[in-house]
Amino acid sequence: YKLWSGLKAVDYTPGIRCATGARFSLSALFRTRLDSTLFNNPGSGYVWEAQRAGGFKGDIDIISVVPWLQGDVSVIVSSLEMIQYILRHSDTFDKEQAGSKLLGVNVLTVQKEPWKRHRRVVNPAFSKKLHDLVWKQSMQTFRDMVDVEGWDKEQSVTIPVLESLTTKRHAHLISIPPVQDAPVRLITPRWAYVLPIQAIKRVDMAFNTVFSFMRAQIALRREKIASEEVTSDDAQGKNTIFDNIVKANIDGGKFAFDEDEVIANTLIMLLAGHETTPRTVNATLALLALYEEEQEKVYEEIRRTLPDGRDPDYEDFESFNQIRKCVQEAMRLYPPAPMLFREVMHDTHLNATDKVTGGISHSVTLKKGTRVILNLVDIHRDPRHFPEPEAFKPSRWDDDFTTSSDTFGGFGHGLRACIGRKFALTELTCFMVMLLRDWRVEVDLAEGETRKQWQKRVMTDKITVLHHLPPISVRFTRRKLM
Ligand code: HEM
Repeated sequence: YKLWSGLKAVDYTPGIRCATGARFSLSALFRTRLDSTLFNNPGSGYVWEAQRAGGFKGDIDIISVVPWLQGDVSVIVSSLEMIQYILRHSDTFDKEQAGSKLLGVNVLTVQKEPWKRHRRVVNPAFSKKLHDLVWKQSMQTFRDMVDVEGWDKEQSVTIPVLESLTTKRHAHLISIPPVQDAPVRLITPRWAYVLPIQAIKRVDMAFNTVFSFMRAQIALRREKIASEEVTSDDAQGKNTIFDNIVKANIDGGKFAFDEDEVIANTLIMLLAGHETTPRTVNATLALLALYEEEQEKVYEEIRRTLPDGRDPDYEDFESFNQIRKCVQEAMRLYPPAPMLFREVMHDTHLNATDKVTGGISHSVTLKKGTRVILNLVDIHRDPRHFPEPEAFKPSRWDDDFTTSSDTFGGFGHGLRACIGRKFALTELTCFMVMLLRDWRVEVDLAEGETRKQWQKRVMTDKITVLHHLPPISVRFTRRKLM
């Protein structure tokens, strides 16, 4: 019956029939299988696997995933036209209801009307003052990194796992330890916390500790705001985001946050860029190491903007177009958030597009509750929009390198687009300028390995359930003083 009603819910759209749904929590544990039938499920690395296997089979840009045992029915959508339509119609395609399971209700996951309240509270914090601070803080963390790693005495440093460096750097910037436990928390049903399983108990304890810590921080902040005491962090604007959120708890009224909402929103601000920003740095640096001529263009831009070799200021941000084009192109090829998730709020029709022409093929009826997975990997490699899609070509953004460009989905689109886009770009730009001004990034080949093999090893193989690139090994070689 489950299979039959599932097929009906997606209008018998062809696709995968499997035991557990694409978004069923425990499915995330299973390895992605392209030949997924019966006992396998598409897993959360599916869009990458499918892309590497030459894209989704079939003539249209939508496939269905219908489980016969457990989990929800979903469709995976892979055309720009459909994705734009879905993101524009947020009343029909809203955020998934299950999205708040990890941290509680917050601006990233909340649905419908309450979202306006959350966004209204958080929005003002993302001001010029904050971005100026992000720039300064990024510069300081870069200097600390050089210090701690002892690079100032080196002519050349080899980094076997780039991610370990960039994640540490970002964690330092936003002042939290890496939260590796999030995936376990996400996939563990509440009832499982009573089981005598050490790993689950440890994760529960870690999260409870974080929540208690947050409650204490909120109480402290409330007192400081009430007594109008100004700390040196306040003077520098370091509490901008946190203050906005805590004030919404104190002020009461129509836009008030309760304590759980304060915690959830503060944590989401800490976590939203925690994986995505370092992954963007990694992909960009790996591609610049491979495409040396593109790296030289970046270096030329830095030299032009900072002819005397001075440190860059936030005011220089707009001058680093070449860097931002490279970042955008790296995010096109390796979107850190490769899938966006929506839920159908009431029965609706969606025009399925033809894979080759992009024209409307036919209308599909989707039932309320169907999950919709927006596949950014495929739309970012669609030759209709990106000729030679596999090539790293920052120049394709020459006329349109705003990350809100129509064809670029890396930061989402429409009302629910990323609130931290400028924050992330500020941090990324500052880090890249500081690094590439003084150092050339090169591929670090294993013995007997060619550049092509390196590219295959670190940029395409072993892309796993968490959408990581495999360990990227690079070398930084000091440039001559400018
Ligand atoms: C390179 C880094 C980043 C990438 C690739 C990224 C990507 C995205 C994407 C794709 C969305 C839209 C999700 C959807 O439509 O379902 C989003 C939303 C969001 N992002 Fe980011 N993000 C990044 C950095 C950040 C940072 C640094 C912050 C906070 C400081 C942040 C906070 C948020 C929030 C709060 C939302 C939800 C906005 C809403 O629904 O109103 N992001 N992000």
